Amino acid sequence: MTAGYGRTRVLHDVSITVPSGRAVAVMGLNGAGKTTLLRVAMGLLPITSGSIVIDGEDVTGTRPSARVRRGLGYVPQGQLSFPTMTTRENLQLVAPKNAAAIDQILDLFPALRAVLDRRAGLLSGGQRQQLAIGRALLTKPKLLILDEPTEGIAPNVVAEIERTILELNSTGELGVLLVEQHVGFALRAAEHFYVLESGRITGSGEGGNDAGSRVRSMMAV
Ligand SMILES: Nc1ncnc2c1ncn2[C@@H]1O[C@H](COP(=O)(O)OP(=O)(O)OP(=O)(O)O)[C@@H](O)[C@H]1O
Repeated sequence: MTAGYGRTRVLHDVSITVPSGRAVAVMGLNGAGKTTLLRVAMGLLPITSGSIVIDGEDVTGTRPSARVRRGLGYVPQGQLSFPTMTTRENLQLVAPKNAAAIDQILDLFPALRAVLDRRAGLLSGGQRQQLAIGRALLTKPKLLILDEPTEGIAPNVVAEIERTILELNSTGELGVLLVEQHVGFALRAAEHFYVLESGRITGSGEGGNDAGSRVRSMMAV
């Protein structure tokens, strides 16, 4: 698949696969094209050649809303929620009149219970990230797509988010595709990784204890 902005090509013949229910990480430095890749997967940016396939069905050219219905849940970089709405309102917006589903999310991220009536814009980075992941989970995705979920978040909260995502992934019902610049979280979570450099896949491998050093040597950092 190839994609870019206007005449500028950003992704060159990139091909990645996330087997159903598995966790895959795409590692790359600043500007490698990670966010662009996820936007392409969600249908927020058209591709110029190639195809996007979900569960064997070609969804190239379909709108983001159709991909959400097909099972993609997207957590964009920067934990975007509606800042002037409360935590509760942000969750209700995705699952109106579904208190039970919202309760399940609050069980997954108990820290959100204490800030239900606080405006999202006033939450900490970690709480905002948990809210953003919670909102994506409320769409009942088969594949959760995360854009640098650890960026700007305190290490203890990163550990909590990691534990929750791994727990959900371990049921085999939720696949995970995440992009990261920092290797720790991504490689602990992922069974398979790709290295993206200047819009091209330059390496890939299985996760595992030594994956961090393998990725670092591939990324030359
Ligand atoms: N809206 C846009 N219009 C034009 N070029 C863009 C746009 N968004 C990103 N780019 C360019 O595309 C390339 C890849 O950017 P992208 O944000 O996908 O990288 P990234 O790997 O996610 O980086 P980061 O870690 O900084 O988020 C960069 O050269 C960037 O300048």
